[in-house]
Amino acid sequence: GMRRGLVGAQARLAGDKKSRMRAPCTALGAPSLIFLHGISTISFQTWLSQFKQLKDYALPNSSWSQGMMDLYSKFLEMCKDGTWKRIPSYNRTVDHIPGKAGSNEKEQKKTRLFLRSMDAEGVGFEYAMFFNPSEKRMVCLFQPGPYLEGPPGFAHGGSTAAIIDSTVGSCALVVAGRAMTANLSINYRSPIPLGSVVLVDSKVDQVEERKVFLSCEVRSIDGQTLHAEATGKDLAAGFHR
Ligand SMILES: CCCCCCCC/C=C\CCCCCCCC(=O)SCCNC(=O)CCNC(=O)[C@H](O)C(C)(C)COP(=O)(O)OP(=O)(O)OC[C@H]1O[C@@H](n2cnc3c(N)ncnc32)[C@H](O)[C@@H]1OP(=O)(O)O
Repeated sequence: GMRRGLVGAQARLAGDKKSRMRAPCTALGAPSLIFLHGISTISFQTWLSQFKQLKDYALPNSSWSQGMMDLYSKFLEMCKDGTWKRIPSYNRTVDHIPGKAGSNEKEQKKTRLFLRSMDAEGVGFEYAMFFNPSEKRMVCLFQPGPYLEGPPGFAHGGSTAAIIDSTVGSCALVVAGRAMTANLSINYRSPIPLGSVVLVDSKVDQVEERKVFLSCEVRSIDGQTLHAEATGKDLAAGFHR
């Protein structure tokens, strides 16, 4: 576990300051490998605080309904043979970008991924994404909380747009490496009850040089209700960093 790993890291730090350090894999599911070069130039405290920030929010919490838990377990099961991959979710956007994870830049510390802006569990966006590489498909299990209200009892259209944008955007990101949403068109077909669980199902339809064309459907778990459908275009390498 984390405790034992940290003790080990501390011992290694004391013994051989120049050696590369392998970060422990926590129960929270932080990335299993973080290599820190020149460890002697940063304090152990700094390293520890960076590491602790990488909490994975795409893991079950007490606000998840039975329906959300069942669907999550089903996808986890489908991850076992490698068909699907679970996508971890952190509260800062940069932590999703390989090579930037755990960066401690001051201005970055003040920002948060929009969907992770609410601290209390269950009131905002509860979601977990899974990616299917062979189908170039990103699925998001989404449970909208009470603070996402639009019409009484139902999710705000902007919150639906946000979860669609993030799912489609993540799909394009994983497939193209870098991506920025250029265009997103949504048809709202049926209101999404707050507290219900829906499946946001997106896939890459076509790639033309820098342009990534995607489509997306938001459906109830039983598939019977189509809540929204969308098409979008992401531009690869339009992500200026
Ligand atoms: C690596 C692995 C990582 C794995 C991690 C997975 C987990 C990740 C989890 C969490 C991450 C967070 C995920 C959240 C995602 C959120 C997404 C967003 O919210 S994005 C913010 C909103 N979008 C903007 O703010 C864009 C603003 N617009 C722009 O910056 C530019 O317009 C941009 C970059 C989109 C395009 O600008 P140009 O200069 O690069 O390209 P030009 O020359 O204008 O156009 C190139 C071609 O594209 C067409 N095009 C451009 N814009 C278009 C549009 N809006 N609609 C249709 N076509 C368009 C043009 O007609 C042109 O086509 P012709 O080459 O002539 O055929």
